[in-house]
Amino acid sequence: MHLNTKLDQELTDIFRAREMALTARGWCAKEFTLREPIRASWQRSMGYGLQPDSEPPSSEPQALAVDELYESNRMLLDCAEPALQHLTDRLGHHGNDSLLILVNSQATVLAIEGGGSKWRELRDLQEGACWSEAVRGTNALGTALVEGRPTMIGYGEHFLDRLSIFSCASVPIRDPQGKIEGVLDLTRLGPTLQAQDSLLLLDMTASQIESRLFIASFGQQYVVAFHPRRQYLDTAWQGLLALDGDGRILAANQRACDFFGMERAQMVGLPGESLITGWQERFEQVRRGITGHLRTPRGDFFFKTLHLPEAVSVPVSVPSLRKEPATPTLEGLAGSNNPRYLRELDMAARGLRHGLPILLLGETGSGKELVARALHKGSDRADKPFIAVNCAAIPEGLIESELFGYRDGAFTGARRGGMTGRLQQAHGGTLFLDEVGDMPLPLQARLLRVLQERKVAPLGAGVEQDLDINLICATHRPVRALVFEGSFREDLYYRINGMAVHLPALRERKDMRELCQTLLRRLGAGQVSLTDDLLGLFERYRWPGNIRQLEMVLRTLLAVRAPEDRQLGLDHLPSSTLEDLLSEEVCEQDGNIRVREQEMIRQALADHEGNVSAAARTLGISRATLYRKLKQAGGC
Ligand SMILES: Nc1ncnc2c1ncn2[C@@H]1O[C@H](COP(=O)(O)OP(=O)(O)OP(=O)(O)O)[C@@H](O)[C@H]1O
Repeated sequence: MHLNTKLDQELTDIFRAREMALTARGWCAKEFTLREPIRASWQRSMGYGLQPDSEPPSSEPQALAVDELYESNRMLLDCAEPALQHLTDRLGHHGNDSLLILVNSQATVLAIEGGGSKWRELRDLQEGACWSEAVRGTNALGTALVEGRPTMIGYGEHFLDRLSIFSCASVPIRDPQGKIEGVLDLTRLGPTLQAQDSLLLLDMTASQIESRLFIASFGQQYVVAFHPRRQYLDTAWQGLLALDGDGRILAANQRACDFFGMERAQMVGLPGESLITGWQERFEQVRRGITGHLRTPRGDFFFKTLHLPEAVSVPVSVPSLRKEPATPTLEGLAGSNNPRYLRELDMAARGLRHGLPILLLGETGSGKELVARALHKGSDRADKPFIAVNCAAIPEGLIESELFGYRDGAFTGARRGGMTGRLQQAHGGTLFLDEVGDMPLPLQARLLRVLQERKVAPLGAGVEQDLDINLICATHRPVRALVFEGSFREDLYYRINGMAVHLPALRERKDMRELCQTLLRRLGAGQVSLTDDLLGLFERYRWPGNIRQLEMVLRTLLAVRAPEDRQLGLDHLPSSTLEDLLSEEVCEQDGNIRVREQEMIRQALADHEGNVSAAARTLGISRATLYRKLKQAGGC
C-alpha cells in the first residue's frame, strides 16, 4: 500500500492500535490490513470531525416521533416486514448473536430484529437513530449508502472504537427507478468467517423486498415477472417489468435490465414491441393475467403476470364486472344521509360549470375519481373527453411526456410519430389530476405556466397550442402542509384550489347499509342483502382503504357464497378477512379494554425508553401490530 500523506499514516496508526487492543481481547481477525475502501471511509469519517473515541450523539439528527417515522416510510416497512420476519426465522437460534437492521435512504433506523438484551444497552441501536457516516463514521449502513453497493465492514474496521467489536454486511434496497430506498444490514458480534454468506442472504432478502416495492409502486399498472427458466419465476432472480395500458415499459428492475442487456434509462418508455417478438398477442395474455412464453432477440423467457391494474384484477366469476358500471350521479355518491356532503358536491358542480378548478381532498379509496367523473358528467362538457392522470403512478422521468406529449424524435426512445399529451387530449373537456400532491416540483412550475397561459407545447415542438380545459385535482395528502414545508408550490395551490371539497372517510359516513346496497347492485348482486351482524361489524370497522376496501370485501363475500344464498352474514367471511375486520374495530368498542391496552403499551414503551421493538417483545405482539395500535390511539 502506498502511504503518501500524514493522514494515511495517522489512520494506519489508529488501525494498528485497534488491532492490538482487539487481539488483547482474544479476538483476532485473520488478516489485519486497512483495506482501501475502509481507508477512504475512515478519511471521510475524519472529515466529518469524528474521532475514534467519539460518543454517540446526545440527540439524533432526525428526531422524528416513531409513528411519524413509520408513517413516512410506510411502503418500505410494509414491503420489508415479511422478508425481515423470514430472515429472522432463518437465523433462528443465532438470533441472539446477530442483529438485522433496516434503515431508510437517510440512514435512519426503521427496524431492528434479533439480538439479545446485551445489544440493547447500545444507545446506537434504536429506531430513529441515524447511521450515516457523518454521524457514526464507517459502518455498513452509512458506507453502503455512500458507495451505493453491498458493503462489508469487518471486525475492527468501524471507525468508532465502540463499534469496532462488530462485523457487518449490508445491501442497498432499490426502488423501481433504481434509487436507493433503504439498506438492510446483518450485524454480528466479533469476527465472522461467513461474511460472504451474510451478503448472499441479504442480497436475496433485499431482492424480495425490491419485488414487493416494485409491485406496490405500480398498483394501477401491469407488472410482469420473467426468467429464462420457469422455476425461477417468483424468486429473487426474476426480471420485473411494469407496463402501462398500451404495453409501454414504465419501469424495469435490475435483473430485467441485465436480461435485455440495456440500461434502465434506455428501457423505460419503450413500447413492448421493440423488445419482444409478437408483442400484441403476448400483451393480450398479460392483460388476461395468463402465464406464457416470450420470444426476444436476447433469448426466450417464461413470464407470469404478477399484478393487474385494480379495475381489472377481479374474479371473473363476479357477473357485474363484465362491463364498467355507469358513473353514479352526485346524489347517488353522497348517499341520502350525508346532506352536508351533497351540498358541497352541488356547489362544486356549479363552480366547475363556471370554469372554477376543483380540488378533491380525501383518504385513499374514498371516491375522489368517481366524484371527479360525476362532476364532469354533470357539467356542460359531459360529451367531451374526461382525461385522468395519476401523478403518483407515473415515474418521474415519464410524467412530463405523459402530460405534455412530444414530437417525433424529441428524445431517444421517443415513439415514432410522437405522442399527444394528456393535457391536449383533455382539450375541450375535463382534466383530472389525481394525487396532484405527488407531482415533482419542476413539473409543478410547468403546469402552473400552462394553467396561467392556457397554452401547451409538446416536448420538442416550438409551437404552442391553445388549451381549453376544466380542471379537477385530487389528493389524499395534506396539500396545505406540503405548501408549508415547500414541496408544493403555493401559487399552484391557489391555481388548482378554486373550491375544495372534503370527501368523508367511510367510517364517518352514516349510510353503510345504503352504500353496501349500491355497491352490491354495481357488482350485479342487487338482490343480495347483508345480515344485521355483518352490517354492525362493518359500521364499527375503521376502513383504512375506505369504499375501495369495502368493495373488495363485498366481492370476496359474493365470490365465496353459494349461488342460492340471498343474505350475506358473518359466516360468509373467510377467517382472514374476519380477523382483519375484528382487529381494527373503532375505539368506542370495548372502551375499557382499549384504555387498559393503551396503558400497557405506554408502560412498555417507557420501560424500554421508547424502543418499539423491545416494547413489542415485552407485550408479546409484533412490531407492526404495536405501531398499528399506537396509530389507532392517536387517530381515535
Ligand atoms: N359513493 C360511491 N358509491 C359506490 N362506489 C363508490 C363510491 N365511491 C367510490 N366508489 C368505488 O370505490 C372505489 C374507489 O373509488 P375511487 O377510485 O374514486 O377512490 P379515490 O379516492 O380516487 O382513490 P385513490 O385515492 O386511491 O385514487 C372505486 O371502485 C369506486 O367505484
